[in-house]
Amino acid sequence: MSNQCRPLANFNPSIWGDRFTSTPRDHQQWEAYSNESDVLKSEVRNMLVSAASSKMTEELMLINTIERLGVAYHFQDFIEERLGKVYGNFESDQHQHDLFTTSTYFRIFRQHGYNITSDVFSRFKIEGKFDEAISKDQMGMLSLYEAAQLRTPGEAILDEALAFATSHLSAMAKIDLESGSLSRQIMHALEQPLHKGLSRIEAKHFISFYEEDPSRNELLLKFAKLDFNLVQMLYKQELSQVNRWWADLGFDSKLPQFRSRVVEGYFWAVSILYEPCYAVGRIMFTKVLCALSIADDLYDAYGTMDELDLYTKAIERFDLQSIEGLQGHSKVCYITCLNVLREFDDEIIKKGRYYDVSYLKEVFKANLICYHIEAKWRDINYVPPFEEYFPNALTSSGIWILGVASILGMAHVDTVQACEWALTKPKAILVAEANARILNDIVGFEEEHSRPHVATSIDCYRKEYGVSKEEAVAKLEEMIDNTWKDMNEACLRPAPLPMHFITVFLNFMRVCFVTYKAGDGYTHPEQQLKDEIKFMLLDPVLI
Ligand SMILES: CC(C)=CCC/C(C)=C/CC/C(C)=C/COP(=O)(O)OP(=O)(O)O
Repeated sequence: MSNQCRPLANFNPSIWGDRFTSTPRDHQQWEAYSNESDVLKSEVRNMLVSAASSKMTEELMLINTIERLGVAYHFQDFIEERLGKVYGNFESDQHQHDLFTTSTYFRIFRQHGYNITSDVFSRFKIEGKFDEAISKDQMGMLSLYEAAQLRTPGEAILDEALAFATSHLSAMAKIDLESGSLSRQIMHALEQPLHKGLSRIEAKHFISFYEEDPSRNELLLKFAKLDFNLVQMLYKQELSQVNRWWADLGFDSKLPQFRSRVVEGYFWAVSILYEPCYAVGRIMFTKVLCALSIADDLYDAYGTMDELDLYTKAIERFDLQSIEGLQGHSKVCYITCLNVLREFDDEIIKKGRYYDVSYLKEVFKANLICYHIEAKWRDINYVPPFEEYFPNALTSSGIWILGVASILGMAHVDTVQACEWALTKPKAILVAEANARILNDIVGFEEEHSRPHVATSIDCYRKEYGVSKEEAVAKLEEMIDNTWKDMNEACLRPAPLPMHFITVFLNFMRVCFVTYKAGDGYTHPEQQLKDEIKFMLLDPVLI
């Protein structure tokens, strides 16, 4: 391609119109929900406190329900402390429990980083295989399926458990014509395992299942519903704030060829940092994602090679003077990047912290240098071997920069330690990058081949190993499975830093699963992602 040629893509405009632009808060409803929720919250706390002196099964089942209803973040320290205390007892008690209880305990402890042994499932096996008799226990099978999602490398018993539970649940889903809550739960889980789902979305689904559970606790249910709606009101406010920011920048008219995906970006922000306390973090995360997205489009789908060479030089310096050398769209993109970083810095200063945004600058540069390398490969039609392509494609996945933006946005006291950790690209980050990159390359394959675009993992894998497209995809899908196992391992104690930072990268894998499960949801939200976005951000729970 000549240095003057534009590799134009044809992106659809945003599908949201002004749906999220002005969402005035209904103050009366907010007040009423908040007051009732405060009262219920203290009652739920009392329930947790009294469960601490009851049987361990009762206590863990209550913790499980509270977590699945999406309200555990209110009682996080208490729950952590209790799990730490009861963990030791489970190992000695395990032989008394049925499949449902064993699997639920296993999942809860693993979710909290306890390396509970998968040998707890051995007693459900006969002559080396899972006992067919347990397949009649629908709740047990569902619980086993969800537990096995937390498998780590080398846990053959969990690979087997997952295959066993998946095949029996799929068979149940086919023959069970009843539309009861359990059947719905099974169908949902087959499509969307809990561990790979987004906490807000899965909480809302669980609220609807729990509502039909005859043993439900009405108080807990009401608290969860009120809390979901209150948090959603907060999200709507934040989203209208970032939408206004985007509209004020005038991008839809200044850069009409670029993707306008603020709502999708904010959906990612909630997926990574959902707790209400991270409002500023979510807003800044969305702005960083938008700045990255327009940079991606500049390199991939708009800029000529001459423009990209200049742009990359400017990014390497990241200073005001470099604006002068840029023209047109490059200039708009560059100014946006500088402004977003400056605004992020201002937010950090407002919080009185002593660090700055330089960590983010460093990874932003690294990311854009990788975009530049990809553009150069595309320009000369170079398909690198997989081993050359992949390290560059890991960084260009954007997970590193968005991860550092999340860490800065959380604004914890140990942010500097977390940023230093992130800059070394530890395993949790590499694994999340690999997951995102491979998924994105698989779902984007057809579209990216319809225009000049850098080669994808599939092309590079085929080139290096001389295999068919189908064989390459099968291998890459196996690599995706392995990233889940590796991430599960990275989330086990002892962790190199507080777990909430590592969870950020697990959450990236979850949002990639949801965004890419039916195609490229970021580029084409109209196909399926829009329903998930509406479910999470637009439609409240009926009270
Ligand atoms: C790549 C990836 C896993 C992105 C997820 C993170 C994310 C939503 C980043 C914001 C913008 C972006 C680079 C989207 C992917 O575009 P694209 O589909 O055109 O990706 P590509 O240009 O890197 O192929």
